[in-house]
Amino acid sequence: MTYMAKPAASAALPTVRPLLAGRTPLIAILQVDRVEDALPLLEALEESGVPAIEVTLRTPQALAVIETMAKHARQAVIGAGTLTLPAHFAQSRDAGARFLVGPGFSPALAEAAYQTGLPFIPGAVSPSEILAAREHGFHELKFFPAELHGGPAWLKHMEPLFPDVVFCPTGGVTAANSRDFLQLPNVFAAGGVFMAPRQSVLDRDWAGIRGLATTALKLAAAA
Ligand SMILES: O=C(O)C(=O)C[C@H](O)[C@H](O)COP(=O)(O)O
Repeated sequence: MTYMAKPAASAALPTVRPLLAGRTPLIAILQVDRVEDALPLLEALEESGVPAIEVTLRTPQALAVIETMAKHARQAVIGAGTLTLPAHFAQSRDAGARFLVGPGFSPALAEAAYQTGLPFIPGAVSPSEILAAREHGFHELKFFPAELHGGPAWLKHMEPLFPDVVFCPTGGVTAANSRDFLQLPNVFAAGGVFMAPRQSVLDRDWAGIRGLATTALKLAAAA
């Protein structure tokens, strides 16, 4: 039988769950346009108790932002998001990211992920996509955009079919609905821009971001 699968020689990659252990598992997803915002933003999110920060590779400054945050983070784990090209993997690792996230899955991305040795969460929104990712050794998947693809109801349908797969929904997750996701047994984390919206970062509204993140974590912890 010759199907493309996890290269036999590769050891299983580490997973993201241990990085979140004991914390309320919300991931702040960021789009940062200025490197000089990295430190005050990190400080606001860490003070709020955010356990993980995903800096999306959507701005030219993203890798420099990851580098700055990764050097200074004390309580939050810094990862990279929007990985859609194999080259993004080594770039993110070299910048100091400790976990990697992508909106989708492909065998080429899987191979690049194995070469970094870092946890990678690829995206899936259908049983076939879950199968493809799982066949390559990925059991922590991103469910994106969660709101558009059925939200908690979709996750409930997947659970009996894939008891060995857990999800991080993003895309339409908010402070108000995060607990609907986090209560599900096949959800290990939830993420979104709601704790640090791009405009708040552009406005350097660190107090506002601190407030949003603190409230979000409080609501999520009630899950
Ligand atoms: O960049 C990626 O790889 C993504 O998949 C995008 C993020 O997960 C969403 O931007 C989060 O969704 P919102 O919080 O509704 O904006």
